[in-house]
Amino acid sequence: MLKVENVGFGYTSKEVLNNISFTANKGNYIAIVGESGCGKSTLLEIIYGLLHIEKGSVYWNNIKLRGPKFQLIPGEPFMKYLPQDFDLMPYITVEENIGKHLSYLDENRSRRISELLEVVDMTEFLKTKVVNLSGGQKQRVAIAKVLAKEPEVLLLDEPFSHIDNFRKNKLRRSLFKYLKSKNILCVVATHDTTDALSFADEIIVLKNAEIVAKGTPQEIYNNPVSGYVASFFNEINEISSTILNPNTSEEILLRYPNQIKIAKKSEFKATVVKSYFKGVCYLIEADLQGKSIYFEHSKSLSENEKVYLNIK
Ligand SMILES: Nc1ncnc2c1ncn2[C@@H]1O[C@H](COP(=O)(O)OP(=O)(O)OP(=O)(O)O)[C@@H](O)[C@H]1O
Repeated sequence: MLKVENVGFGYTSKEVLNNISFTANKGNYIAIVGESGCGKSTLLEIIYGLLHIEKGSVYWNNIKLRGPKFQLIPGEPFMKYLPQDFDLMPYITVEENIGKHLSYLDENRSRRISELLEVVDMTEFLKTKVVNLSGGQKQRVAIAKVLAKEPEVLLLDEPFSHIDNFRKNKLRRSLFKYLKSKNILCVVATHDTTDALSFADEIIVLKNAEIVAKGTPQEIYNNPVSGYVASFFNEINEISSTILNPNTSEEILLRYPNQIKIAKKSEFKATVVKSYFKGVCYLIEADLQGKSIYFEHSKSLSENEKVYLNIK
């Protein structure tokens, strides 16, 4: 089990992470999400042992990890970390980049390289020099590389950021299936909703150096603790409860666009501002009592059209 306990860190006197605690079991996939600059990469680097921490501790199977000051080569040997810049050698082939992490005496060496290239769908590039690959292809090789010497813990920083949408879903399914089959614990820093919602066992949301939400994708999505958390998944409406009932004390209600429907008649008359095509539906932006409100509808609506909304 990985245990991160009360970790605090700052590059300068300003804290980038404060009192971060969570645990994760073997085979789990933890998605770390949050706005840019909230400390996701820093947290991965601390877990891997690249950054020294004065506050808090990281444990693996109840053994405290000692951090970079006590390691000849920073980074725990049973972990692998894939940073955003891939860390590949450009002038050697894909095969050599992955093979560098496998023993030349290993009789399964070639088979292992082929297996990994299949996971990331890069089989045909075995003999290609990395310098001649596109950004997305390099990223796929980098994923294969960190899996070469099978880690117990895999730390991935935006692993699909350069991968095109045509391939991303297939690659994600293939990689996460592979990690589960090998019982590898994976912690992923991501901006991608699908990475977190559809694949993670647990989502951790960071804001202003702290964990502001932690739970299964269903828990976090269905009961977001704030507009910030909900806005990771979708457009979110923050509606004052006094609009629904003027006699209540004000609290902010969070409603996803699919929770607001057009009604035949209601006390909420809105004016359509714009319709955005989303594939399965349209996202409609409308004006309700001087504020923007977003809801989903099966058809496009014209600008200035009046609609009644059911937002209860
Ligand atoms: N080496 C460094 N020295 C000083 N400050 C740093 C350093 N690396 C990161 N920071 C700062 O620490 C904060 C957290 O950075 P970090 O890279 O962990 O954020 P992030 O959530 O991963 O961002 P992104 O989503 O944009 O990758 C940012 O304010 C960043 O400017």
